[in-house]
Amino acid sequence: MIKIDQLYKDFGKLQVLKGISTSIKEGEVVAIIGPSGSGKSTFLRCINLLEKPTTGRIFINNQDITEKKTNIMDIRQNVGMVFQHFHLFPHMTVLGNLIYAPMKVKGQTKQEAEKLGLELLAKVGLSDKANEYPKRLSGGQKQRVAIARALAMQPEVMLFDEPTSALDPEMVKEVLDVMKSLAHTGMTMAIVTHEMGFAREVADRVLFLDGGKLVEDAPPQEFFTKPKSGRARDFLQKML
Ligand SMILES: Nc1ncnc2c1ncn2[C@@H]1O[C@H](COP(=O)(O)OP(=O)(O)OP(=O)(O)O)[C@@H](O)[C@H]1O
Repeated sequence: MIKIDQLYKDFGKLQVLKGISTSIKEGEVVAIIGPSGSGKSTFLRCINLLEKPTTGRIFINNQDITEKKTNIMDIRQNVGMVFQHFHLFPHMTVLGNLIYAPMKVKGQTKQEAEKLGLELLAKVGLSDKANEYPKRLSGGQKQRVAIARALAMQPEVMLFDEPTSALDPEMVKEVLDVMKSLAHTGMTMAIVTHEMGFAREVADRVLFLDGGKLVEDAPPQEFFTKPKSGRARDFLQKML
């Protein structure tokens, strides 16, 4: 369970998050949507401390991760992240990408890490690419490797920051399909996305951010059919 309490984030004079409070239940799938610059990525990045909140508290399983004594590496192990631009290690094979952190951070043996790595590659439909280097993969394949790499740490929470935004249109579906297959399997997922169809179909809840504030927090059937705020109505009119 993630609890976010009065989260503020400033970059110098720019106030980006302005007092966001919400909670995400274990196993819940939450889509974070909103206009460009509304603070979605910053909000997501605060959840694994890629950005340090200016004020406010974030609890993961009742542990306040904003406390000084928090070990950031512990948080990153438990909270996986997938970025828009993949960030694969270019000099490692696909399987090498998957086994690196489990061996280095979790102390798994190469054999253990490879076994799990190969299972995860099968799960994302890339068993035949284990020994390939990232530069020989398509964007969609790279992103599926990035998802498998994050899963290899066996996190309880997965954060996705616009995972399909950098992809050619024909590759979007293959990545969304993998994400769909992960949803509602017990893992908590928070996804910043411009894919309204995905948010509508897969998410349990939609968080709509505007100007650094959480303007709506509702199940998709409610948000997409009866948005309460004018801002959300305007946004949906442009997006749908
Ligand atoms: N590291 C940073 N330093 C300074 N300003 C930043 C930093 N990261 C984000 N910002 C600013 O914070 C604001 C919110 O950015 P953020 O990326 O969180 O928005 P977003 O809703 O995810 O936007 P988009 O949909 O365009 O990706 C923007 O004005 C952005 O320029």
